[in-house]
Amino acid sequence: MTAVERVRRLGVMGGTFDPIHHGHLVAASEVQAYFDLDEVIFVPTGQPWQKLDRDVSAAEDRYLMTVIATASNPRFSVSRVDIDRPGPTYTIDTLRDLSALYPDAELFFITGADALAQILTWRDVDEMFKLAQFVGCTRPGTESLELPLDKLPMDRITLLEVPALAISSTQCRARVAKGNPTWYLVPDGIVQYIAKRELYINR
Ligand SMILES: Nc1ncnc2c1ncn2[C@@H]1O[C@H](COP(=O)(O)OP(=O)(O)OP(=O)(O)O)[C@@H](O)[C@H]1O
Ligand SMILES: O=C(O)c1ccc[n+]([C@@H]2O[C@H](COP(=O)([O-])O)[C@@H](O)[C@H]2O)c1
Repeated sequence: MTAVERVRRLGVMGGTFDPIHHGHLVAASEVQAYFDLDEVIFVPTGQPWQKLDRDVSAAEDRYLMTVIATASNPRFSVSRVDIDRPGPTYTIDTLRDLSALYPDAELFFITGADALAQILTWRDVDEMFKLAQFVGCTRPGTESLELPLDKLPMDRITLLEVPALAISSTQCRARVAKGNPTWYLVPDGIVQYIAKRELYINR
């Protein structure tokens, strides 16, 4: 490595992305700019074990929507590591896989504040914080969320205020089911993909 080269910095944006929406994309873009990340890798979940009570769309549909939504941004890419791994999806496995693929990179795992507030329920939390820094983005409705600050390694966590977009995948699915538009909540290609694949009609 020459003197001017620096360690590659990779953002990792995990999510069920059912569907991906502009809240996800703005959060990833803000974290990319704030930490000057070389790339943000979107990682759609395979089987999100904390959402097993829900009817989650097929992984390939969620993967393709993530590809469509991120294709125009040269700093965004999509990984299949979680959807190709059998069994429930744990972030510790995501981070182990990406660390093996990019051994010299510094990883920044991007979450919404709601997900961060639940992080102590995730598998192997201590090792997770060794493999990546965590970035918790504000999200409308999460202002009063209390993080278990005394139990979290705050030197490995950054809380970042991002432009507030009150969008959720739940709301997008409900709008499609009711026949309401999702234009401008999700990228145009996602509106079209949902219609083409007839997703969320009975949700
Ligand atoms: N509007 C938003 N602003 C900031 N972060 C968000 C927003 N929506 C989702 N996130 C974050 O993106 C990650 C992936 O979210 P996920 O795919 O579960 O979307 P969601 O909108 O929360 O879905 P659902 O409504 O189905 O639970 C999570 O860390 C979540 O906190
Ligand atoms: O590792 C865990 O135990 C764990 C538990 C819940 C959520 N996660 C991860 O958090 C990210 C957002 O999840 P979700 O379900 O809100 O879309 C996604 O990458 C999940 O794999 C991870």
